[in-house]
Amino acid sequence: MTDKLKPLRDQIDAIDAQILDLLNQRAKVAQEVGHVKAETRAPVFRPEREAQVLRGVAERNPGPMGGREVQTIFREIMSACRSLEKRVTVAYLGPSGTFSEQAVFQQFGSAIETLPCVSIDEVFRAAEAGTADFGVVPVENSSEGAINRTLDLLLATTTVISGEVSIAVHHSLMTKTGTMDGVKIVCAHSQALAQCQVYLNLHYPHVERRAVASNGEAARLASEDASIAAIASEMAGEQYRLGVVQAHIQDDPHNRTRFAVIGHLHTNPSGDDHTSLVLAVPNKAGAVYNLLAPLATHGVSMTRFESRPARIGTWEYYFYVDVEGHVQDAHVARALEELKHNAAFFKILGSYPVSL
Ligand SMILES: C=C(O[C@@H]1C=C(C(=O)O)C=C[C@H]1O)C(=O)O
Repeated sequence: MTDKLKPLRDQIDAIDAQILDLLNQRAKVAQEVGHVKAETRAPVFRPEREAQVLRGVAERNPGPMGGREVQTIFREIMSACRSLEKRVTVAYLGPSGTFSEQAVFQQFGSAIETLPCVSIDEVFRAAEAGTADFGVVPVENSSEGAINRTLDLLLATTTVISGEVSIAVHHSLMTKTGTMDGVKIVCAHSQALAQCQVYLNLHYPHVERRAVASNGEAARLASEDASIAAIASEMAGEQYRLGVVQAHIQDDPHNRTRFAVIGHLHTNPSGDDHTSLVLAVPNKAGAVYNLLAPLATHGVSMTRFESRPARIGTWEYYFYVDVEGHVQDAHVARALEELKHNAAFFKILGSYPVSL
């Protein structure tokens, strides 16, 4: 046994030495990139370039390593290289252990500084004021729809969207003891309670449901009180040493949440991008149809259409529209120029690489 393993492990050691050498060669080049950027005051984090690197390695990957795994490794390599230029600070809806934190690491890797915030408002404030270089905020969930507070703040603040992240959201029911004995209250963020309502109605119809600021906060509360159960990610459960009563209790097994990376960075085209807009039209027949006509004329596909009341006391709405392509793509630019003329309100929230 050992005789057979020895030469294989020797091979791995030799390969690791080469990998280590190559990683440091890459890091030195990244440092040089950092110096060039510092001279020109160019931004350190370049989401379009990172998206291209990740798409490239997955495309070229000969296997047997899986494409996703290769991307995860390169995400961390780039994060480590980027941190030699500058460690970016990213604000998110904390505490740690939330899905927002998972989204942060999926976008930036782990060589960053994190700034957990108590509310979505605070994430926007940190990103707007520059306390953080970027913020990560939830935009929509595949079962529950839009996160309204985020939509309102995207409209109201000067931040732009520089990237998007989509993550699978699996909720677990967890307690201090790992059982539901003596549990009187189930705590979670209101979105998580909504995403697990069929399960809760079926199994725990008489247990009180209490909405708290985040699932991470629910996990913290459960860790201090055996009469409280939390719905949260298993990551949060591990952090607060909770026992799993039941894993994957979300009603939709394919439940996903999409997050926006916000800040002041206008991302360049990556070759596969989305553009987010907010629009409004005068309240008259055919106005929405006319508003969107230029998209069809110029062959721009719409990937999302969401409305929010304008909250000015009349039946008027803001429309949140995502389209395929980048504002610098000629056909998108032409479509948006025409669309702007039909709109009573027009704001480009940003163009950014499509999430992996
Ligand atoms: C090295 C660069 O800086 C950062 C690090 C990258 C990398 O390690 O590949 C890519 C983009 C930037 O976020 C660069 O801009 O090329």
